[in-house]
Amino acid sequence: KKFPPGPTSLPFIGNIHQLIYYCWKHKGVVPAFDYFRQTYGDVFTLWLGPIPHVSICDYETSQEVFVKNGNKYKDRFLPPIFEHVSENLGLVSANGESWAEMRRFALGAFRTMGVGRDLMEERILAELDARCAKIDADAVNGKTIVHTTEFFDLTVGSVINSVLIGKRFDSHNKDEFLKLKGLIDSAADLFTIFDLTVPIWLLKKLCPERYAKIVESQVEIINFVSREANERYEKVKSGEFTINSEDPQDFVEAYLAKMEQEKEKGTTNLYTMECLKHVIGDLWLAGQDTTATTLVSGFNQFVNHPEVVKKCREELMKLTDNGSRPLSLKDRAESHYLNATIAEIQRHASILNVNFWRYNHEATTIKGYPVDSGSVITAQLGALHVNNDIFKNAEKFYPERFIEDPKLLNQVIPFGIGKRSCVGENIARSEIYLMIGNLLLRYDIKPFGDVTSTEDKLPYSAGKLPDKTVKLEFCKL
Ligand code: HEM
Repeated sequence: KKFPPGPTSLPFIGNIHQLIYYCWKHKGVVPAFDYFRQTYGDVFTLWLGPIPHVSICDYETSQEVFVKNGNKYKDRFLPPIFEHVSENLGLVSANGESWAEMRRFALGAFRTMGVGRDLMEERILAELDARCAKIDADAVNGKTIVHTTEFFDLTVGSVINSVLIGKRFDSHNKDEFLKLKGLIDSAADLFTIFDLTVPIWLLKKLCPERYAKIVESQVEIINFVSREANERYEKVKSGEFTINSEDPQDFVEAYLAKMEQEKEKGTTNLYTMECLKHVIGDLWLAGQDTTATTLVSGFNQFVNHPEVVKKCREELMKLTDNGSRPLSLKDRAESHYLNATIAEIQRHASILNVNFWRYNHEATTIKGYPVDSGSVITAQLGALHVNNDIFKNAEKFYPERFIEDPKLLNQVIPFGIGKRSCVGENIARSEIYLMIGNLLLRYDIKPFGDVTSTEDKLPYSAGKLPDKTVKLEFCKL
């Protein structure tokens, strides 16, 4: 079998032992991948047991493979348990026609609902105003102690919920959000690497209770997130709710309109309530924690880098006439330093230590190396973002790197690249820009208690975790 270079592998276990050793030696998955990159080049192979796993750690090759030849790498390689629960429905854990149709639909629905434009901006700013009103109401001598994870979890959760089902979370229904967040967190705690790799028949046979618990927790989350969609569907059927297909107010309305159209045309049977449940579940799960985590990481960086906050604020004050109006998405073209700061936040936050895998169905060549079919392949985003050949002194938090070389901005790809890149990129970019910019215009941010760490708290896992215990002092400007 022909693959790009990598460490010599052993029968059955492949390179798993070296992966564990270098993770231990370099104190994390991303530094271990970075070590393999430095030793074997930007494209290298690790055998995970019988599966050859090709990692790409530079932007040019990722672009060549996943964008120019994107059609070859559309299929996601999924852990068996995900495939089993999703039944190939939804966005994250689906492949083929159903995935392609739902992805096209989701992107179109977001566009119709004004994502990236004024309508989305209004939604985000209204949410931020409501949250800031609470901060201001709680202030003592102009200062409020804010637990940033709770703040951003709820703010982002509220925006995504309002986009999907038209309902934000406030003091009346905050418990619903907490219940959902609790379900998601405890489901995530349940998973081990064993559950993610073992075939379903074996999991059922060896640990039937564990299997039942995992499936139950996933189904409970999807049912909880989608229960309002079902209620709406019932109201449509009973005539209590009329769908506005020209100007849908939320994702569910857009979907139900599409369902009706498809039914009338008799063209596809892909638009079902079961599929909607999975699509909403995926959008919720993929959209809430990712964005909130990025914002928490950003504010952890801010309290360690007051000089960056100062420069951002100077730029924001100029752009908004001394803060006399909120920062708008229209300001993006002029807010060079804030844009650079956000790129640096996302490069450091780079929320996936190990990116999702794609199937390589046919033999091909990548960066001059032959690659046989049957491998899994990925743009290894975490390792790409710490690649010192691209980002000099990569460990340093230094937004100026993007001012000195604006082309570097293109090389930060926290949302992935190609046909399976993030569906919510525009929503997330709008949220991050408006929330960071407008909070810096409204408040001076100071540390409260211990010095805030910017380290990854789970360096050996697939996802990054910033210090989520941080409390900060928000002082009204
Ligand atoms: C800062 C925030 C976010 C980050 C860093 C992020 C990152 C990512 C990444 C790296 C992927 C996988 C790309 C790949 O397989 O190569 C992904 C996929 C996905 N994201 Fe996001 N995401 C964010 C926010 C969101 C939001 C707000 C939504 C929904 C509204 C969302 C929905 C999705 C979905 C549905 C997929 C699967 C797409 C597919 O398989 O076709 N994400 N995201």
